[in-house]
Amino acid sequence: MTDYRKTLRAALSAPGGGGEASGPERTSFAVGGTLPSTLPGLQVEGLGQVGLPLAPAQAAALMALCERAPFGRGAETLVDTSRRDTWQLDASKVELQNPGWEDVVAAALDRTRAGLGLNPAVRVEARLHKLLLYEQGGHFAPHRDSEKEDGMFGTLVVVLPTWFEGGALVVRHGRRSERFELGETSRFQTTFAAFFADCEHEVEEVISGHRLCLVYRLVYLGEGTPPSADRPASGTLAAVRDALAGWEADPEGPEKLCLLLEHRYTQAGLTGLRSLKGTDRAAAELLVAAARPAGLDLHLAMLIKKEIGYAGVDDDWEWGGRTPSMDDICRTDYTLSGFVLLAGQKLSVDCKELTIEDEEREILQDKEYLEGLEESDRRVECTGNEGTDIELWYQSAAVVFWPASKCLQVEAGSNLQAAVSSLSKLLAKVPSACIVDMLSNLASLGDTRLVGRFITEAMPGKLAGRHCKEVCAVFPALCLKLGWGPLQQPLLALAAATLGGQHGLVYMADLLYALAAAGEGDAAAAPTLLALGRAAVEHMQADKDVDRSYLGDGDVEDSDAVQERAVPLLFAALLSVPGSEALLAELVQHLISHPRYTLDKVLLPVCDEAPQLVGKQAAAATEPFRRMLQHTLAQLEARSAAEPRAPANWARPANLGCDCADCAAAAAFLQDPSQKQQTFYMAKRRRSHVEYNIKYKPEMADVELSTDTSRGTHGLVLTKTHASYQRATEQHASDRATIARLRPLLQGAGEEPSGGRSKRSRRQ
Ligand SMILES: O=C(O)CCC(=O)C(=O)O
Ligand SMILES: [Fe+2]
Repeated sequence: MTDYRKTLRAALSAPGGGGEASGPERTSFAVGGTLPSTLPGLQVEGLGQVGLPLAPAQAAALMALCERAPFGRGAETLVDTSRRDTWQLDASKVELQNPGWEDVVAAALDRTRAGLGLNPAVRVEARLHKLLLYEQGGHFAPHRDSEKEDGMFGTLVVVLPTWFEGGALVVRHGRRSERFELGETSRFQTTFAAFFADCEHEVEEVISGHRLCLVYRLVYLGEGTPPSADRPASGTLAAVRDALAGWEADPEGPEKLCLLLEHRYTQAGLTGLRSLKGTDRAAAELLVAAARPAGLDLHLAMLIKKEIGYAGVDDDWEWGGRTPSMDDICRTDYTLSGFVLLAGQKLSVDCKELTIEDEEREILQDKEYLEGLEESDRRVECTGNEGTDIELWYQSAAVVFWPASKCLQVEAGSNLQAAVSSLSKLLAKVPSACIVDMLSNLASLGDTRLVGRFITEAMPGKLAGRHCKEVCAVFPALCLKLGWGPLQQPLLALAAATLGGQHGLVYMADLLYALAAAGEGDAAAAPTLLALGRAAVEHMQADKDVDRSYLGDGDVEDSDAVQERAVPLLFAALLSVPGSEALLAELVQHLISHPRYTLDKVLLPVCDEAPQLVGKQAAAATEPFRRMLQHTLAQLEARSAAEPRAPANWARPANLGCDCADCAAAAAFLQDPSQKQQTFYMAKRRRSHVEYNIKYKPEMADVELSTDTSRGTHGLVLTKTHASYQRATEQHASDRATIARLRPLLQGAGEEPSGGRSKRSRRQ
């Protein structure tokens, strides 16, 4: 056993028995209950023996010896009966003569130790401080006890048998409070309550009778800081945290750990921390406290131990009567179910059960403890000639926990389905490379349904809003390995989820292209590819295209880039799929009837790139591609019909869209057929104004702007050029060249198919 397990076991397990059969409820900041009915043998200086239960006459005599208990406020100590109405007697005036009383205090101390979750190894002592007497109306307002000596960490109140009503002690810690109705049994019983000094507490008004109690200081005799409500087990919290860290760092360590609870609980009764009793609660609270910084997922659960056995017909085992011997048991299973979250992250909805693979490592208690579990049910079935099946059930509530970092392993260890679900939650944060690994690993398991769920449920979350080329590239191999058919639905679900998002169309086009390349020549691939293609085309037809959905107004460049990239790839992919003509025809129709698919950015690239997979000849033999070519060629012809002509003079378009004097002067210059250059000297603000009205207008492309800084006042220099004519000439030449390149395709003179194929490498 590794050290961290030992530490955890010591810190979390209950301290040894102590003969408190029906122990009272205990918490980690306050504890209380009934004590053995031994009397203390109370002797008071000046009064002698005090009989218990206290008789009214003796109560009066005792009170006469007492002083009013003061109430501390800041550094002062004063009597203020509105805050504290109690009579007190110093310990020096009190003697407890019954030697057996020590055992009573020791019992109270044991239970205090357990209830407050103190480390059993640490010595604590109860030292008598005062005797208190409350008469009717007596009370003590909420306060905290001051440290009356070094090491004092709490208070133990022992209420002696004397009848009273009211006078409950209420102890609070944070938002929690515990109420001890010590009066209920006060006529004949001795009761106690103990709490940490840092807990606020009060004594409610005594309604009638006398409340007589001994107040003890609880003193810590160990080293270091004394325990407090916030450090329930004196150094144990730190030890638990260290142990948890050690466990998390141990690559060989178990994925989860279970602490079996001491008390018996039903599944329905296991509702949370408050449903736990005594030390169980202390242990769970300690873990919850440790969970916060450590990142621990913590649940309550029911552990079922199932022994499965078989007695053959030859064995003369009499079923139904005795418990089958261990010889009959051939398998023992441990499962956990009915999880109730205490801290950290919930198990995924699918994960209803976890299996304990190795109880010796995963359960903190030892083997004997497990063997000592009480049988909770049995199933014995005689299967006639074949013998007898035996199933014995044992159950125990448990705290199950694991470092948050191991959550996935825990779920995956027991239930792959569940792991997939919880993965989707995490996936958005995981680098793409991990997803690729994950997919490949799932694929190597050969579980197609699982891969399908991963793609359907987990991937969209990952892909939403971004395009991951690496992730895209993993699918072809997946389809080749697991078959196209089973992956069709998951891929369609992925398409539906991604198409709506940013770059969705680019992603789909890339995906389809990669898939088409892998499925080339495989008839089984066609239905999947066509279905995906249809999803993409319908998305375009529905005009939900990326540009409007995510780009701000006017940010057209980006949208073009998306189309430029996506459409040719989509086209190329579909072109290679047998039976895609109808779909392609729809795509072509869509492209040529929407002006936003421009000649240069979409139509031409489509014509150029579409034959990538099938080669130019094959492409040109496809009707939709021919139509695309024809349309594109027609547009090219129209654009290049007229030879560009050089401007006859220096007159240029001159609409600046402003009629201020400066713009008017600039316009006059622009219209002037004879003047090539002019400089306008004026203040910067005016120069900028004119500059702005020229610079961003496409029709002013033939005006160059510069600044003359050679004089005191700078000048805006406007120079007319032939830039647009030059550009038009270049465009014209390029259009003619393109026509010359594309036209032969229509006439059936494409290049070799292999030439087309070799281009594929460009995209991969
Ligand atoms: O009387 C009690 O139960 C508690 C008394 C108390 O809080 C004190 O003496 O500080
Ligand atoms: Fe107090």
